[in-house]
Amino acid sequence: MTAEHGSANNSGGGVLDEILAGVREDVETRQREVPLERLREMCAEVAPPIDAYAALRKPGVGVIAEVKRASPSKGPLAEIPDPAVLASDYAAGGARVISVLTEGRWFGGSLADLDSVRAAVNVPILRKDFVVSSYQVHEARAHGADLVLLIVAALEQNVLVGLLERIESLGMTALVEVHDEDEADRALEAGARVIGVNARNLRTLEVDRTVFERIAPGLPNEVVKIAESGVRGPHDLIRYASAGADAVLVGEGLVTQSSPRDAVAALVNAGNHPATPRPVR
Ligand SMILES: O=C(O)c1ccccc1NCC(=O)[C@H](O)[C@H](O)COP(=O)(O)O
Repeated sequence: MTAEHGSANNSGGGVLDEILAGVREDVETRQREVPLERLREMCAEVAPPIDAYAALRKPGVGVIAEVKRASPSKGPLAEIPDPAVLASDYAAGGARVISVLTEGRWFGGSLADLDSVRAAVNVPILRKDFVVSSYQVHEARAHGADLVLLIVAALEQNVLVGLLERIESLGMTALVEVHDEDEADRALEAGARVIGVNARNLRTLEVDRTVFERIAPGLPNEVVKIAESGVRGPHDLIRYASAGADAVLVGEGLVTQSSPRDAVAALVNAGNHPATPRPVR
């Protein structure tokens, strides 16, 4: 990794900027409906967060299974009438973490999905959204999340640092997403302990699985390394494992299967197979 980069960040246009504009509007609306003080009360009422860092450091390559109804790149993916049923299937199949997309305009998700999944499973839950304010971090905890996604490309460095600290101060774990070396440097400087390398370029939506192979070897051993996007079966998990992945995050490759439970189980088996490379510690 190089240490040189600008501290400020610009999301670079394209779909990401469109998504972020909608997210900001929606956050303003929710803030008027549910004040931060109410969220703080709700945070005190939910069960304490599960240690997701420890869960992701367990032996074998873990599977983070995503509740994903739709996406900017593919449009509608799956109906998912009851996210609790899908999440229970994922947990029964051995998913180590369940990711819930809560963004509504492009992904068809909601905080109600997070509530349903939290009520259904005991594994750690990731709030997967475009988090730009500490209000959303409190929302995540108030609705039972254990991890919160922070996308480096969407955040100025000082905001990234502040959000990461807020996530940890609430006892949750930040999954800090990067797509190139400069962003990986920023994630490390911000203090990320869990870094996701997204094969999907959020500006062009192009998926390039070699991005993980390029970036992961430069990350310290103690950092949990997650390969995000483009996993369509065990062969992709094994390829990411060879490049040092502790876990893979899978959406489309699960929600489009006739049995998401069997599809997760196949990935989990590959992740635990003795021939699958282990992350270096
Ligand atoms: O999925 C998209 O098209 C997308 C577009 C713009 C921003 C984010 C997007 N997806 C979020 C994700 O990172 C994925 O949901 C996640 O990594 C799973 O990817 P996949 O297994 O390829 O569905």
